[in-house]
Amino acid sequence: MTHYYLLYFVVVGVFFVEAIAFYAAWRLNESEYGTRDWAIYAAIIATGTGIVNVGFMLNSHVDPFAKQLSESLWYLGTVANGTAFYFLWRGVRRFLGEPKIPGVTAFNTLLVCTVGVTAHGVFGLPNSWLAMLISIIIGAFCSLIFLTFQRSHHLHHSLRVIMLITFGYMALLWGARGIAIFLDPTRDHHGAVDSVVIYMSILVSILNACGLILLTNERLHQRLRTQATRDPLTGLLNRRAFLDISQSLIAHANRHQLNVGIALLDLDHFKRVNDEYGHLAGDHALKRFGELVRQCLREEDTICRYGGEEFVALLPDVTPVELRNIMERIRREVAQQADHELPTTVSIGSYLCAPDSLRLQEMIATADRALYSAKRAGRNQVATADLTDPSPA
Ligand SMILES: Nc1nc2c(ncn2[C@@H]2O[C@H](COP(=O)(O)OP(=O)(O)OP(=O)(O)O)[C@@H](O)[C@H]2O)c(=O)[nH]1
Repeated sequence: MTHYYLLYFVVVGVFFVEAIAFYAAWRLNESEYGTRDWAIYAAIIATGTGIVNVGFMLNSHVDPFAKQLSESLWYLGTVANGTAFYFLWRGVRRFLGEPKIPGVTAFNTLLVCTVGVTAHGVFGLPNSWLAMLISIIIGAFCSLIFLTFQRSHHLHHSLRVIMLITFGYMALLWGARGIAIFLDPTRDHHGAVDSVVIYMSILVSILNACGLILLTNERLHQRLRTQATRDPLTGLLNRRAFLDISQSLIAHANRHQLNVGIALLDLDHFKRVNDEYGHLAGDHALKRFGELVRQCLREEDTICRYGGEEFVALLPDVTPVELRNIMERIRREVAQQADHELPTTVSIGSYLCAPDSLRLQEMIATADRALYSAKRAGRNQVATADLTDPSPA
């Protein structure tokens, strides 16, 4: 029996380490991705299992008070462990960004607690029955989490496999434990089956913790990548990412002898927009403009917020007419929205560059001169520097 207590304390230790790891992951992340719920889950399981174990230890005492206390601790720890799975489930849903269903999750928690209370308290059922019911409920929870991960195809393949193995395994393990207790004529829930379940649970918990920590790590990397390459206001590429992407795009165009169009787009009198409508409305207009440009460009084109109210677009393999039409369309669409979400117009300087003469900084400088002409000519227009005239101003 002694090894049994030891096993339980190993479980307690594993879950405490897991709780600390998730707590640290949560503190590192202001937006939590479910890690706070996972930390609560692991902490409750560690505490619940510790309480259950103390209950077991007191059970061998002959003193009736110790026996009664043992029963109560056992019951308390078991219900705590059942409830912990609600937090695990909530963490998974948050991580996957799925809508919360408070009705269903509240019902699940209620179910775990109610089964525990009624089984033990009202009907005076023996602990073996409570162990059986809780095992089946935990098995069902794990099946639910297994199915949730199975449906989420956007996860990295190897991480998804870890989560599927973990929760599929847990579902089988706990389900099998419930059935084993049910089928055992002596209803011995401390027998060999239970030892196997605990051993396996320790292994699976470690795998589970690794999987969840890897998942959090993946999300953090994703966020860092986004922060490093995107403009936070418009979600478009930032200047640095644009310069990186453009270099390889231009090298590709040179190799395949393709023209590349470039356009600088600058919102007109944007200072006035801020002064008249406020900075927030100005921000909103920049966002709206970014969306509108994205919609007008082709899939293969690249657009970035170059700075302030200035944007730059790169259009590989485009003809002079196409470049002109796309830019005219953007100008027209902005002008049509002038009284609504975009209380301004846009001036555009574009330039179509032939292969072999492609140098990004020169292209930007030429488009910038074209933009200057558009501003000087009264704004709300597209000025084009063509192949033969790289210096229109
Ligand atoms: N709301 C908001 N305003 C910004 C942002 N970045 C730059 N601006 C504003 O954009 C304005 C740019 O003003 P200017 O460079 O004088 O140009 P303009 O008023 O657009 O005039 P023209 O370009 O000559 O038509 C400044 O008032 C900046 O404060 C931003 O992120 N949000």
